[in-house]
Amino acid sequence: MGGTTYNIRVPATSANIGPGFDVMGLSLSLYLDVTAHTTPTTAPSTSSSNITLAYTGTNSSGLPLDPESNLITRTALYVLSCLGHPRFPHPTTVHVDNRIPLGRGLGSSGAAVVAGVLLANAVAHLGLSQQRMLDYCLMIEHHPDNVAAALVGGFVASYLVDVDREGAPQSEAPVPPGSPAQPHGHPGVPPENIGHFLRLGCSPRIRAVAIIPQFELATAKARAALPPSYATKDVVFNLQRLAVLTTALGRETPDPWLIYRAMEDRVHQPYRMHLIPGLPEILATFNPDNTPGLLGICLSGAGPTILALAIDNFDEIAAKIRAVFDRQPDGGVQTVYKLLDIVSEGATCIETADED
Ligand SMILES: Nc1ncnc2c1ncn2[C@@H]1O[C@H](COP(=O)(O)OP(=O)(O)O)[C@@H](O)[C@H]1O
Ligand SMILES: N[C@@H](CCOP(=O)(O)O)C(=O)O
Repeated sequence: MGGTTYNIRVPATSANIGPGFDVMGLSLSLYLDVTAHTTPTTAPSTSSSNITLAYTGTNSSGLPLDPESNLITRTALYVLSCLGHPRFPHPTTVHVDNRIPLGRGLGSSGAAVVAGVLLANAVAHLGLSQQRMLDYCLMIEHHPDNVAAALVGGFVASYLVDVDREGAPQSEAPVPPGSPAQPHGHPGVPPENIGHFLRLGCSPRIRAVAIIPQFELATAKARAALPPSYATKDVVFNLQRLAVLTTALGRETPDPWLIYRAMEDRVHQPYRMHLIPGLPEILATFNPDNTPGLLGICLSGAGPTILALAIDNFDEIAAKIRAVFDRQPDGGVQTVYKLLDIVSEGATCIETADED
């Protein structure tokens, strides 16, 4: 019998989109690709997890290749062990080609977690539903916005069930990616249906201008900057905008000022300003009147990437934002510009049997 190849592709995501902290996510045309190959053999295994791991792509050199430490394979081993498989099929080779920059607010860790769950599902033929896969993702990446958008694609709203009443993971106590594995390597079998999502409309005219500073900001650090509670007026401010945003992006002809105002936020961006030089000026300066084509502007995920949604003049918008980073003190902040599409397809896994 021959071997099998599994091609897993997971999109980058931009979470929050202004007022939707831990709620909204957009999936983007930048990808994490994981190719796994299994070959049935009777030869004895030489490693505890039966897997060899290799990387190419963005910032890949610093990532752990030990399967118990690497976020993709650690997640896969967690899912496998919950379902009675202590290790990967022997032998499994995994090649990761990652194009999502790490620690930039483009959902690299969410994509890695989703890839790990799909990997386990594929190699052990677990037959998990998308809903069940989301449960596993949420036990590792405790906020649902990135993983829901990466899993299902498009413009996605999501929520976690009530933590205290239903035993779901603590959304306010995320386990930082790369943190030591829990006893026996996993946080326990997830309760069922702990995360729920809805795909929303997004006009095909909208594209994403991503300005990516060349420094990393760990999501855990950016979450630690948030206050423990909020004033009622700030919560109402965000709720009003979020309700409008859910529909405004889906209109065939987007209304720039409606969207621009609906992308304002008082829950996370104000508390993260000091971590991203240039962010206050960027948010205060550009609007649909002085920057034609612009619909709205926000911090992507926990940052430091800036996400501008636009329908025209993409390069000009990018140049204006980059110029603000360029003139920051101490030589400016180096940035990379990517013009991305909002992709409607989420994570995929294609299985191919080797030819004999
Ligand atoms: N493809 C990957 N393979 C292994 N680990 C990854 C991968 N992508 C992300 N990670 C882990 O996630 C960390 C970044 O997560 P995080 O701080 O949440 O930033 P991001 O905004 O990019 O999700 C990396 O430093 C690394 O530990
Ligand atoms: N809602 C989260 C989203 C984090 O996204 P990431 O892409 O920065 O991992 C937050 O804002 O903390």
